[in-house]
Amino acid sequence: MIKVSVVGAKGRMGSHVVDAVNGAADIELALALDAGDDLSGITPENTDVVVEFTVPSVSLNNVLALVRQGVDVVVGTTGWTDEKLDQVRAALAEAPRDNQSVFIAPNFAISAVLADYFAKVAAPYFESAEVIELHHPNKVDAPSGTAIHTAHAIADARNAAGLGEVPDNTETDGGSRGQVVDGIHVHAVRLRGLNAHEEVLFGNAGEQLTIRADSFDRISFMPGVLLAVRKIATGDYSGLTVGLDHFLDL
Ligand SMILES: NC(=O)C1=CN([C@@H]2O[C@H](COP(=O)(O)OP(=O)(O)OC[C@H]3O[C@@H](n4cnc5c(N)ncnc54)[C@H](O)[C@@H]3O)[C@@H](O)[C@H]2O)C=CC1
Ligand SMILES: O=C(O)C1=N[C@H](C(=O)O)C[C@H](O)C1
Repeated sequence: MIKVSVVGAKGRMGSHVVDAVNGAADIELALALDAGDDLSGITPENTDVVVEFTVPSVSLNNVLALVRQGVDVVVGTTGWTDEKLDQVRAALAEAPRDNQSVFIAPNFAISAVLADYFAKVAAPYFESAEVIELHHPNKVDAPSGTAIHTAHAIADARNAAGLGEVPDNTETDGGSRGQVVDGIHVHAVRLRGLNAHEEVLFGNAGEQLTIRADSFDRISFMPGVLLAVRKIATGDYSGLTVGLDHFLDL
């Protein structure tokens, strides 16, 4: 049995993770903690893998503390920057156990991971590319972690193919052109009734390709979370790994 503790267990995602863990035959719930609880009770004796879904402002400190406590961590919380990832790598280099792991996924839904992958494949073939993410209005961060990840992936693929900047003759912009992430314009919509959605638009003269992923329910993230828990529990992924695509043979 894989022993899993959930941090952020009372949240929208954390509560689904608790249910998913309770429903998995090979995984058992150790601790379910939320804001105000003491994370120091999570130890290698009671926990193999921690699943962390909290808020961007606290996630880094939680992950650093858990690494120091000797446990592996699967993280779904957004807000990761290169600087924060470097801090995680540094903590792992000093970790108390050999081969400790942290796994971070901007998105655990198969539709979103594949949309990201297809966008990377398409990116070198189009002059224009923009990302639109659409979410429920309770989301605290914009743009979404997934949209930032997609924009970086598109930019990397464009750079590798020798493409220049996307064409854009805008002279006045009060914010309507979105946030520019690595040269790619990213737009965020917040609308009651939505859950988590992303559209990647590609354009050439006379043609357009749209790649769209829709997550209508948070249960869509659970197979990816459990896959990550099982993979990390093997001990084969020491260090920091970012992105569920690493586990999907893409
Ligand atoms: N990677 C993925 O596939 C997905 C990622 N997310 C991300 O997961 C994060 C959480 O999203 P939601 O569950 O919708 O948010 P939420 O606000 O419903 O839940 C966050 C939970 O964290 C708790 N929390 C706050 N500070 C804490 C602390 N210091 N220690 C422990 N718990 C603490 C809160 O009390 C709350 O219960 C967000 O960053 C969101 O963007 C959301 C959906 C899918
Ligand atoms: O807050 C959410 O809901 C989601 N957050 C993640 C993100 O910011 O990309 C993943 C998914 O889009 C749902």
